[in-house]
Amino acid sequence: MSYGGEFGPQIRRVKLEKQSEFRIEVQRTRPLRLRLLDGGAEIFGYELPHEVWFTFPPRMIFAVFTWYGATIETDGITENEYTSCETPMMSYLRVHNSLLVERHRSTSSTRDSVPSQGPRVIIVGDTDSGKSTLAKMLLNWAAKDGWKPTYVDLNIGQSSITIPGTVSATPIEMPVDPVEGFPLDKAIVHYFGHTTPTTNLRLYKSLVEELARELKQESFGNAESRASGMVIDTMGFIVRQGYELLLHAIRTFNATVVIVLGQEETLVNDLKKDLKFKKSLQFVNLEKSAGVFFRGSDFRKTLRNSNIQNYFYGVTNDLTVYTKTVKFSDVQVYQIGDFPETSSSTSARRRGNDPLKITPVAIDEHLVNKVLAISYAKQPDHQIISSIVAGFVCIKNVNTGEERITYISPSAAELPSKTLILGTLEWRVT
Ligand SMILES: Nc1ncnc2c1ncn2[C@@H]1O[C@H](COP(=O)(O)OP(=O)(O)OP(=O)(O)O)[C@@H](O)[C@H]1O
Repeated sequence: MSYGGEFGPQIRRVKLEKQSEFRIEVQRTRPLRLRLLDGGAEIFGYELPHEVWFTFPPRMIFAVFTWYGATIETDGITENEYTSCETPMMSYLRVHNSLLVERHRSTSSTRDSVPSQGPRVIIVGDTDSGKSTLAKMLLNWAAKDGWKPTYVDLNIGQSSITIPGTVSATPIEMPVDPVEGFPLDKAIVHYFGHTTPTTNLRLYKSLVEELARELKQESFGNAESRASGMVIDTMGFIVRQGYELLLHAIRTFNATVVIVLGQEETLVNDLKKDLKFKKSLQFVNLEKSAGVFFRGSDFRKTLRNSNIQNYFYGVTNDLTVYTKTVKFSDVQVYQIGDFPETSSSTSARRRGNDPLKITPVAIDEHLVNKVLAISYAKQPDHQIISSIVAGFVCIKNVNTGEERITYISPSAAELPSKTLILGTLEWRVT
């Protein structure tokens, strides 16, 4: 483990009263170890096993919650920590229980031997209202009860499944490890390529529609996943175009429950008004936890960078990253729509204003540090938007003289496809 040697003899015991939580911000540069000694405790719905050390990487912010009391041990110095007995966990658990009822109902109400669909929950609210955290809890609790719900991540700014700028989904077959995060092996990932939807609203909506279509198709053949339903995480952009995108997501996924986090009266009223014809749609307004950490724009940028770093190097720095070289002729780079960074490239002049127009991009130095997605599209011109991506590479060097591109990849294998997608997402090794 690459964190070896960074721990001191700073082992402390923390006793937690029932229904309280220990909120921790890990130091900016050093990890923290933690384990459960006695009682029962969970991290965002993931039940901690006894006496097993977990190593939380720098900057991670989380809470250890106990329903009936627990003793935990920490090893390391935290940036910030405190215990609180005031949590909205009971109200969150009530929502979970009502979702369980719906899941059971959907398995018993079979039509032509096909179970009806389980609850499709969408969580909306301001930035830092705890949406992703609540999604994790609902998914972990469901998985613990034997269900296999699908997690849908529409938050391109602070993505949870994979790197920022993606619209993705993954089945949750077991509670999600609080350090490693969501598994990627079964994820369906589309690359938007930007961290704000306004860069290309049409494309963002198209990718959301694609994802919804794919999940619908998959769920036909999978009764378990169909009955378990889905939990959809959204962006904290809840006004103007952000609000329109929420309506779009609710309609596209045909959500059955909208959870509004925080005291968002205007948002609730507006959604109820605009969705009044969806008679079966339930609204649940939940309190935001005081433990949710406020993340300013600089911190968000840092988190985005470490999210990309985690993709290449692993959350605990345990992956090998491969530096590889290909000839210009071995790849074809495309972009979807237009965006400022590439407007000087030769291909940009031919593009016009169609936000879904797919254009080949000239390979030159402007690609250095760009994160490109590897698309499975067989015919890029037609399929790039509807195709999922295999993964990502980051361009490190473009040698125009020798016509060679050097990139890093988490895989030693050759690129699974020649088709790469460019957005505005960049990453520099820090
Ligand atoms: N009860 C808690 N105690 C400590 N930290 C918490 C708690 N709840 C959430 N957090 C932390 O607060 C941060 C923000 O929470 P979260 O990501 O769930 O918010 P969000 O509404 O999804 O954010 P955004 O939409 O802005 O991306 C995260 O780092 C999360 O781990």
